[in-house]
Amino acid sequence: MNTSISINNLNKNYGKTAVLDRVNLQIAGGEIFGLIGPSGSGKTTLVKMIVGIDSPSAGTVDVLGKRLPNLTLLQDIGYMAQSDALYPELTGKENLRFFASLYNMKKSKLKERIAYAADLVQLTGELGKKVSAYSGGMKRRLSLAIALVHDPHILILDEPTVGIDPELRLSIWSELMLLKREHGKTIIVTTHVMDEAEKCDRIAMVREGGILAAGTPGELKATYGATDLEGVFLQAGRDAR
Ligand SMILES: Nc1ncnc2c1ncn2[C@@H]1O[C@H](COP(=O)(O)OP(=O)(O)OP(=O)(O)O)[C@@H](O)[C@H]1O
Repeated sequence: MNTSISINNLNKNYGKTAVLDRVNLQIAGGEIFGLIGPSGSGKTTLVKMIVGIDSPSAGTVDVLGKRLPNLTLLQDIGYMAQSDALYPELTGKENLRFFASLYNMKKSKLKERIAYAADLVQLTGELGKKVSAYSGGMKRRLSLAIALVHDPHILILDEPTVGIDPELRLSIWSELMLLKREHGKTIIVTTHVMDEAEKCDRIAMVREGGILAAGTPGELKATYGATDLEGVFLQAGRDAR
């Protein structure tokens, strides 16, 4: 496996509480990897460790062969957090331009990337509006555009389609597939939506800070004798008790 992300014996404690406990995970370059698990199981915490915005209590994270923390990796990672970090008094375009300007990009490339990212999330016609006038779904879409505006190798998306209507959700997923297929991007997605998990090449089930099971959707269904991922999820939870 051409490993893009390697997580070894990762622990994270907040005070005396262990939020992640001995997590081991290898994510290949060019795969869509899903993290699924109940609310509070540790998905966001894990994702923050991979982005490098929070540090482990123990264990290591290597991204593209570099041990975290490593500032040079910022250019290689696009991160969409669960809550939108946008400037409400700026327009959508000004937000995109601001975040894009944090990266090393020529002016012509920057313009092209902003147009591409806005089109991808179907916000081109709304870019002149202030973000304070955006709906919740529009803010999510702008956050997604910002995550990929600098053309990173790795996209880390924390519940990217929450608040987005089914049609646009489908079109975002087909674009994620295309980014993987034609541009070799590695994409990590957290989701509660089983039909999104089904679209991932591999998934890991996170529960109480640990990885309960990992594999392709097909492998997991076979292991747990389930016909769908909902069944896998329920069975894996019961087995863990
Ligand atoms: N900064 C923090 N300080 C203390 N506890 C925290 C902190 N961040 C997260 N936690 C705790 O860590 C646990 C895991 O939270 P996390 O946000 O990673 O879960 P999650 O699986 O992403 O949940 P959801 O699906 O609801 O987003 C929770 O019990 C949460 O309360």
